[in-house]
Amino acid sequence: MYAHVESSAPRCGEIPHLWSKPTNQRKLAWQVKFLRRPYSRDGRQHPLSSRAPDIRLDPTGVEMPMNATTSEPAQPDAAQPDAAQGAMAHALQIALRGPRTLNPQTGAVVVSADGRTLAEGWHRGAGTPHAEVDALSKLSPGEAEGATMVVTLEPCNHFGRTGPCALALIEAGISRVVYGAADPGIESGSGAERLREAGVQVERWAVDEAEALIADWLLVQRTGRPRVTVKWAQSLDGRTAAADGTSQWITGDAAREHVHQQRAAHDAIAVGTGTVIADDPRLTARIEGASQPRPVVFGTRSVPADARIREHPHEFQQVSGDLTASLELLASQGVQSVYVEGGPTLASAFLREGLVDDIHVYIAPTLLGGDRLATGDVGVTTIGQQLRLAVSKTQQLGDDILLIAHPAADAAAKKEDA
Ligand SMILES: NC(=O)C1=CN([C@@H]2O[C@H](COP(=O)(O)OP(=O)(O)OC[C@H]3O[C@@H](n4cnc5c(N)ncnc54)[C@H](OP(=O)(O)O)[C@@H]3O)[C@@H](O)[C@H]2O)C=CC1
Ligand SMILES: Nc1c(N[C@@H]2O[C@H](COP(=O)(O)O)[C@@H](O)[C@H]2O)[nH]c(=O)[nH]c1=O
Repeated sequence: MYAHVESSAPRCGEIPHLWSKPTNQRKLAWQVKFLRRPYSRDGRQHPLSSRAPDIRLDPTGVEMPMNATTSEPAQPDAAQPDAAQGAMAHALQIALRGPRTLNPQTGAVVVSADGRTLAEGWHRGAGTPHAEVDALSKLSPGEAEGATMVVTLEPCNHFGRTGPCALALIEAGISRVVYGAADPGIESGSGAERLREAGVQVERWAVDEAEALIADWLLVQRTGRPRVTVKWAQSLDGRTAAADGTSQWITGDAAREHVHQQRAAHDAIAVGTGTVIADDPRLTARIEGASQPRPVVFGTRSVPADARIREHPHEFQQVSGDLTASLELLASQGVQSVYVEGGPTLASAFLREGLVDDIHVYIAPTLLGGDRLATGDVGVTTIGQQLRLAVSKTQQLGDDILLIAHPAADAAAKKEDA
C-alpha cells in the first residue's frame, strides 16, 4: 500500500460487525495480480500484486444507499454472498490494462441480480469510452436492467470527450452502483449524487487499492504536476561522485537492481545535462518486460550526438527554464510520475523549489571525501530553514541501505505560511 494514501475512514478491522463474519473474511481474501507495473515506489512488488484489497465501508453516511432508512453503513448479507466484492477485486485488476496517461485507470464489472458476471470493461485512455460504458457496450439492450455496476472510480457526471457515465448507467437500468475511489473533479464528480437522485442504490466502498491505483493521477488533479521522486546514490560521507566527477559505481548490484524497479514504476525518468555529459546514462529499466519510463533531460546544453540516451526505446524530451512549468508540461502530456536521477544541481533545484514528494537515497558503506556533495543549494542558509524530512522506510540492499523520506508535513506548512 502506498504510504501516501491516507483516509480518515476506519480500516476494515474496525468494522467488527462486518469482519466477524467468516464468510465475509473469506470473500475479501482475494489475490489481485498486477498486470502492468509490478513494482511499487517503495520497491516491493506492487500492492495489487501481492495482497488482498482492503474493503471498508465509508462511515461518513454520504454514500449511503438512497433507500437506506438507518444511518448504518450498508452491509453485505452473510447469507447471500455479495458478488460485488469479487467483482471489485476483478475491476481493480482489469483497470491496469488501461494506459497511465491523462485519465485515471479504471475498471468496471457488471453483476446480475443473482451474482453472475455479465460484462467487464476498462478505460483505454482519453477520448475512449469510460470503463462503465465499455462494459455496458458488451451487453444487449435490456440486459443490464436490475444489475449492479461495480467500478473502481465514481462514475463521472460530465460531458467531456464522452457523455456522463452516470446517465449511461441510469439509461441502462442499472439498479445498484458500488464504487471505490471518489472522483475529485469539479466537473466530473458528483456522479454518485446524480445516480442517487435517479433512484439508483449507490454505495461507496473505501477500497485502499482503488485509491492507490490512481494516487498519482489524484496528485496531478490536486497540484497540476506529476509526482516527483528524487533519487541519488551516495557514499557514507554524503558524496555522489569522486573528486574527478566519476561515480559509477557507488552502490552495489542489489541497490541498482532496486533502482531499475523504480524506473519501471515511474512514467518518466529525468536527469540534467550535467549528468548526460558526465555519465552518458542509458536511463532504461533493465528488467525483462518492464514498462520503460520516458527519458527527460533538463537543461539548455545540447545532448551529444552519440549519447546513449538516444538509444532509449522512447525518444528523449529536453526541457529547460522554470521547473514547475516543465512539470506541468509533462503532466499535460499524461506523465503522472517522474523519477529524478540527476546530479546534485538538478536534485537541489527540485528540493529548493518544494517540488519533491519522495526522496530515495541509496547509501553505500564507502568514503569518497572531496566536495562532490549529494546536494548543493537547497535554499537553507540557517538552521531554522532546514528541510525536515519524515522517513517512511529503510531497507538493506546487499551492503547498501535505502532510505525513503518525504518532506515533513510541518515543513510543507511552514513553506506555505512564508
Ligand atoms: N551518485 C548519483 O546518484 C549521481 C551522480 N551524478 C554525478 O553528478 C555529476 C553531475 O552533476 P550535475 O552537473 O549537478 O548534474 P545534473 O544532472 O544536476 O545537471 C545539471 C544541469 O541541469 C540543468 N538544469 C535544468 N534545470 C535546472 C534548474 N532549475 N536548476 C539547475 N540546473 C538545471 C542545467 O543544465 P544547463 O546548464 O544545460 O542549462 C544544469 O547545468 C557527475 O559527476 C555525475 O557522475 C549524477 C547523477 C546521479
Ligand atoms: N552512480 C550511481 C548511480 N548513478 C545514476 O545512474 C545513472 C546511470 O544509469 P544507466 O546508464 O542507465 O545505468 C547515472 O547517470 C546516474 O543518474 N545510480 C546508482 O543507483 N548507483 C550509483 O552508484
